[in-house]
Amino acid sequence: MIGRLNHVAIAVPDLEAAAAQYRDTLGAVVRAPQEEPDHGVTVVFIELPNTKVELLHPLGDNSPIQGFLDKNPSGGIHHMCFEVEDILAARDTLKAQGARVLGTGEPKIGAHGKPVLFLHPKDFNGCLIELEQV
Ligand SMILES: C[C@@H](C(=O)O)C(=O)SCCNC(=O)CCNC(=O)[C@H](O)C(C)(C)COP(=O)(O)OP(=O)(O)OC[C@H]1O[C@@H](n2cnc3c(N)ncnc32)[C@H](O)[C@@H]1OP(=O)(O)O
Ligand SMILES: [Co+2]
Repeated sequence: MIGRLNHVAIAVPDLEAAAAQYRDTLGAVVRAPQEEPDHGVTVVFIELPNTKVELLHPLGDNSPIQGFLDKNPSGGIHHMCFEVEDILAARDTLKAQGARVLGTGEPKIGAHGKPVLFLHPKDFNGCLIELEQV
């Protein structure tokens, strides 16, 4: 069901500093910050040859990553995003196997303009999983 690794997301306390570190210290291609109010985050994508890193910082008062940053004040790996061909079929298969789909259960449009869903980290070995339909 899952295909390519679309991105690994890292929650960071200082988005500018983290972006500068990837650009200047690690020599990566770093995109401009993108506000995603529907997701409560600002993101910066780091383009690697085989995948992406998504730097995440809370946006607004009810960010879903605020609790994670409170527990991990210096930042940490927040989720992995796998590509799927049919997100509704993937969701229904996963739900039938007992996995918890977060939010309303309906896909939202993600940072790449494509439908995304999140699966509860406690159902996947402590790793929050994002699915993106490509
Ligand atoms: C723009 C888009 C895109 O790429 O297109 C994005 O990525 S948006 C990326 C941001 N959006 C999302 O993350 C949406 C889905 N996420 C959520 O709904 C939330 O973040 C939850 C995953 C439900 C966690 O929420 P919250 O931290 O408020 O809940 P909580 O404190 O009750 O946490 C329940 C337990 O899960 C753990 N926990 C929380 N976040 C975690 C994470 N990222 N990875 C692994 N474990 C995590 C907590 O430590 C706690 O464990 P213990 O009980 O053992 O202490
Ligand atoms: Co993501």
